[in-house]
Amino acid sequence: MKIYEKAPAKINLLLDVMRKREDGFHEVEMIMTMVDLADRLEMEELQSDSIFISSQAGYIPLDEKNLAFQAARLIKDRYNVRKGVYIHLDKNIPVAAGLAGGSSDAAATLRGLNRLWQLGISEDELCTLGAELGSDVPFCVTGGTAIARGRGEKLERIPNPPQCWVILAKPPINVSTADVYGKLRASELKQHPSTQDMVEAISQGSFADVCANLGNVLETVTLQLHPEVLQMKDIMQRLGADGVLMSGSGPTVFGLVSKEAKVSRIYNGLRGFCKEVYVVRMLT
Ligand SMILES: C[C@](O)(CO)[C@H](O)COP(=O)(O)OP(=O)(O)OC[C@H]1O[C@@H](n2ccc(N)nc2=O)[C@H](O)[C@@H]1O
Ligand SMILES: Nc1ncnc2c1ncn2[C@@H]1O[C@H](COP(=O)(O)OP(=O)(O)OP(=O)(O)O)[C@@H](O)[C@H]1O
Repeated sequence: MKIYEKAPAKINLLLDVMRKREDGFHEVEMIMTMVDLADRLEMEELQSDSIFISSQAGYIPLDEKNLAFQAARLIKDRYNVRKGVYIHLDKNIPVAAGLAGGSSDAAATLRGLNRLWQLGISEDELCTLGAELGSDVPFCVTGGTAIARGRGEKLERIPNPPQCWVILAKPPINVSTADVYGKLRASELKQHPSTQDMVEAISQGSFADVCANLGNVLETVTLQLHPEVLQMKDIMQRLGADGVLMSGSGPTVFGLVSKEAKVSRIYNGLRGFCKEVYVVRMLT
């Protein structure tokens, strides 16, 4: 039997960091939403007690380092499943981009195996399992739009933002999330984005106020480390995007655009500077 799952990419409309915790992670407050750029997973049960991963993308690990592998092993161990699984990953989300591609694959694997093996695991329990795999995985399990607190595992669902075009531009660099958090001095941050104002803007359906309240404190680190990201933000702004921000720890920069007529001009302008440019929509 085959099971199919989509693994959408996420963007952070707001990312604030309060402090470094004793466990080495950071206390965060983020607003995340999904876009319609997704990996596609195909899962097939194996009679043997093994996990096999394949992908057309040559640049991700296919062994126990793969987050989909880790998700399969976790659910098998925790629910005593002796059967095995073959997972094919059709990768569309750029890797180490700030779009939670690996995290979303892990979340899709948890959802898919719950269905394949009819385990009857609740969404809350899937999120709890996901938190053992990574801080973005719980949000990727539920999708939608949410405020994420704690390490990123405490979720509060909120309405979706007003529909718009999202242009993603990934400069040709890989950014390590651990490296960016490691260089952040949360106590020295001079500015914090306002979660309350962003939630208000989303609840009111005000596209202009959503753009005005975009903010990501990890930019203070990544833009210093990788000037290409700052340059990509400048280009996106100069080409006329209504709102521009770096997603996650970067390097992907996203632009929010309300009018379709502007989209192709911005896309074509960005293509002159960047190979990996995607025009997508918010997932509602
Ligand atoms: C940057 C974001 O992607 C924004 O959505 C997330 O905050 C990070 O999510 P993630 O990549 O799933 O993070 P994890 O894989 O759990 O952690 C990677 C590394 O990032 C750092 N990390 C992550 C989350 C967090 N709240 N504080 C941290 O300091 C830790 O050094 C950790 O070892
Ligand atoms: N299924 C997977 N897809 C992509 N990367 C994976 C996968 N499994 C493991 N990885 C590894 O995880 C790292 C990046 O994962 P991912 O693509 O989620 O980063 P990201 O998009 O920056 O995530 P975040 O938004 O959380 O920073 C890379 O080192 C990659 O080799």
